[in-house]
Amino acid sequence: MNKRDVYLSNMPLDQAKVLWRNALEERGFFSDHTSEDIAVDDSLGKITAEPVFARRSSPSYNAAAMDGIAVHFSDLVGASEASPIRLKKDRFQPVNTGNAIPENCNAVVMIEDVHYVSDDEVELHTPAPPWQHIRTIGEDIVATELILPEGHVVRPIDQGAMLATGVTAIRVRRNPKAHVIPTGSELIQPEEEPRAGQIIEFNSRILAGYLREWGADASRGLPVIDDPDKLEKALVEAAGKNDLVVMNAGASAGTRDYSAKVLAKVGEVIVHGVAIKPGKPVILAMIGKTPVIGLPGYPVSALLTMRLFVREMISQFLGLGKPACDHVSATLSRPVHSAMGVDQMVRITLGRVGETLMATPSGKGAGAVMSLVRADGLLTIPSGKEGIGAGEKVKVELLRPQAEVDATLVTIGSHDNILDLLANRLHRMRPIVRIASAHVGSMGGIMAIRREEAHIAGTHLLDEETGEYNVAFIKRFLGSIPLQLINLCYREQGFIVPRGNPKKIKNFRTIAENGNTFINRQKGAGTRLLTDKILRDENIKPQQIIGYDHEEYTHMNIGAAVANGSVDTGMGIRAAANALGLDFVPIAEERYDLIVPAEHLKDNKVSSVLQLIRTDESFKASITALGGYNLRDCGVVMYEQ
Ligand SMILES: Nc1nc2c(c(=O)[nH]1)N[C@H]1C(S)=C(S)[C@@H](COP(=O)(O)OP(=O)(O)OC[C@H]3O[C@@H](n4cnc5c(N)ncnc54)[C@H](O)[C@@H]3O)O[C@H]1N2
Ligand code: MOO
Repeated sequence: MNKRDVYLSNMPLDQAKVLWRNALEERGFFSDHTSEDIAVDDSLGKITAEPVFARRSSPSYNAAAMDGIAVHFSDLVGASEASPIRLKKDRFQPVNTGNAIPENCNAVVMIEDVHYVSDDEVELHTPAPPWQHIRTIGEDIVATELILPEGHVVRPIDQGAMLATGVTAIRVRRNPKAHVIPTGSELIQPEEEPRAGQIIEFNSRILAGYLREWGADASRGLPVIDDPDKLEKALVEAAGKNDLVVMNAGASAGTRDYSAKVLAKVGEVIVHGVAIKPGKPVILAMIGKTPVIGLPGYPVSALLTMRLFVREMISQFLGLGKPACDHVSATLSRPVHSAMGVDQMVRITLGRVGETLMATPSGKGAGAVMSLVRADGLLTIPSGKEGIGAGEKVKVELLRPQAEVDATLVTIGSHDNILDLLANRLHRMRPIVRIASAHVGSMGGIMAIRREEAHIAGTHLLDEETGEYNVAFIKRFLGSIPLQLINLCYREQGFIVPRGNPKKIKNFRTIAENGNTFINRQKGAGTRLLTDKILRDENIKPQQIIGYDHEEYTHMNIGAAVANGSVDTGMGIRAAANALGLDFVPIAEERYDLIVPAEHLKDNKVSSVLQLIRTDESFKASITALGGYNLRDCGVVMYEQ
């Protein structure tokens, strides 16, 4: 096979959808499927293929609805406190709830209203209307009545209704059988230890999971290596046994990307390459009557593309029409750019701060699984637009329930490992509440408070003139906003170094002199300010530090760069070094505070956080265990305006 003549088109999404739909219709994908008979006991979540009618009435006999006595209503006409009526044994019969009503009775009097004069005689003080406290035949369902229409998703209550009327088996639509084939010679199983160039195979799990959620009976195959013959064999076999096949990776134009070629050999490629981002290299193909979707390898691309092309296929196979999705209107917090001519799907986190629902892009990389773990929704920028500006209203497709979105506490600013612990504790304390945090550095947090985008901002900015933390910056940038500055912790800042400090890093002077490689924090980060202050104090120029311009956004990312050996050191907090099993050379203690606008102090999510940091001793113990923290002022208001 010629290696590099893969042709990738750039077909507009609408056109690709039409071609795909036509191909599916031509091959009877939506109409040829069979149904199956199953026990009602096994029918939960299945879709009825035919209407279900009651076999028997329910109740099937006239039944007492209360404990008491069965009577004939005409015997009690005129009964009152003043002129009670007495009935002898032959005119009443004791009944319990559910008992059949005896012949010639037509009302029940509750036991509470029955006065026994003797074992054989009762006295009654009120009349009984006909059929009082009797569940008559068919009160609930009459035989032959429609219980469920065709195309109905069976719920537990529906199962009860069917069984109540003697229906024990029903005909349901068969779920489509879907098979996921992960491909790539670099793939290993999650239990294995990856070497450089090896990748843990997790996409098939994501894909099969969502296929099941959407209504397919999904199975997964073992990874197939990049060998056209092996791919061909796996594809043909899967296509023969399933209603649809999802193949993952090898979709684009690399030297070992064989998917499209193999599909063209054993079937027909309908579309290869769609003007969408992510997901451009997607392949829509047929092997005989079986649709095969070749998804790009990157997990985010794979899932979002599958949502776009496969979700609706399954829903329509099951006769359910287009899948329902909820949208909200939100305000975009920062501009998003998009290429003209491309439909772009943007992952969004949502947060209700005050009255406004803010939408913030949650990350970009097609390999960044966490960006989708964090995402609350998706924003599609249509192909005719070059982007959307900050402050514009956008329509966001929800990926989680709106109640959860509304209960999200938004923290933006400097990252500290305590925030992760806090998020976990808060969620445990109040399961509906989540913390969404964006780590954009201290200045980023201050600006987010100014733009009313965050409930809380974590900050540690040292003012060189006063030597005090945070207050000068608040006065300068947030002067007009009533707020409290609440201390979270003091923490040790220093050099994060590999175990044993092999390069004997002591201070910036030795780093400069020994030519050690350094990784910096981004401008506006409190740690960056501290770095720059120390360099000035020690009269060292940035150019003397190798890697000064190489920036990362969190302490943990600095730690990760040291841990994987790409740099000798970087500045960060001790907790980050500890978390990654690295060593630490302390150089300063700094104050880390939370800025909380006065209007959010009343918000119960915020007050839960304050209650946690002020009163929960076990929470404080878990912080101390991280190392490098001092909680002497934790929860104390350091400044107020
Ligand atoms: N010259 C071009 N290069 C690329 C193009 C292009 O149009 N021209 N498209 C880019 C785009 S967009 C994407 S998306 C990727 C998709 O490439 P492939 O579908 O060929 O995927 P692979 O290269 O085989 O894999 C990429 C990447 O995905 C991860 N992966 C794959 N399978 C799994 C799995 N089962 N579990 C977890 N992760 C998986 C892995 O990180 C791979 O490295 O191509 C661009 N290149
Ligand atoms: O557009 Mo590719 O599908 O993710 O990066």
